[in-house]
Amino acid sequence: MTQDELKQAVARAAVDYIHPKLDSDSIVGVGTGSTANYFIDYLAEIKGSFDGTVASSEASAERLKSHGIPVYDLNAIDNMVVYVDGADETNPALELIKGGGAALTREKIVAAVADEFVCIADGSKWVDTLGAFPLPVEVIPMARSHVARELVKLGGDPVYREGVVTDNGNVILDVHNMAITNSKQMEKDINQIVGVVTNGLFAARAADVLLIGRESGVETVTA
Ligand SMILES: O=C[C@H](O)[C@H](O)[C@H](O)COP(=O)(O)O
Repeated sequence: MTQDELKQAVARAAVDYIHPKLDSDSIVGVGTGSTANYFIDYLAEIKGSFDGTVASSEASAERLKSHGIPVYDLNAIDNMVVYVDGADETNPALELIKGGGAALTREKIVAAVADEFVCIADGSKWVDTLGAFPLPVEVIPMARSHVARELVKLGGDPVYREGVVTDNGNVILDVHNMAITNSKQMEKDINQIVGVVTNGLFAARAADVLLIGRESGVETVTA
């Protein structure tokens, strides 16, 4: 199977997984990226089974709307049964690196609100130790150089993602060669740097369930 077919398989499995949990009042949180895009397309097939969605990016909101799926402002809803999103890396504790598509901050906010976080990923995203994928950090533009210097002090090699502006109007630094030995502590330490909006480590709020696509089929992993 191609990587794309594995993404489609986990996206389909996510719709099957959440469908029994939904009723006419349910709000579904929807992530961002190529795997989440497949999820949106399959979610459209059951759009009568829930109330609407909250999207973690403008791009996902547009795709949801193109299918006629309602998209709500997060401030207009008071509960969310589930959030479904992809990842750039996942470890066996279901801690993630996210933000390859620059949507990390809104993703982290929506994940924080959801009762359950379902991560969908093809098998290439599975690692024993996080950090081979450069860690994205969203930064207020005027603080870019300061944050980069502080990230070097923490042991990383930050690289400015040229030409990318997030949905929040900020920039991204991708931190290479960061040894992520204590993910929860590192998530906090990076977020303490003045000028950082958030970083792409999802350790404090890891996924609850991982649907991972392998040649042998979709495997369900819980932490
Ligand atoms: O900012 C983007 C998100 O964190 C994505 O969930 C992540 O980059 C995975 O994307 P994809 O499903 O395209 O591999």
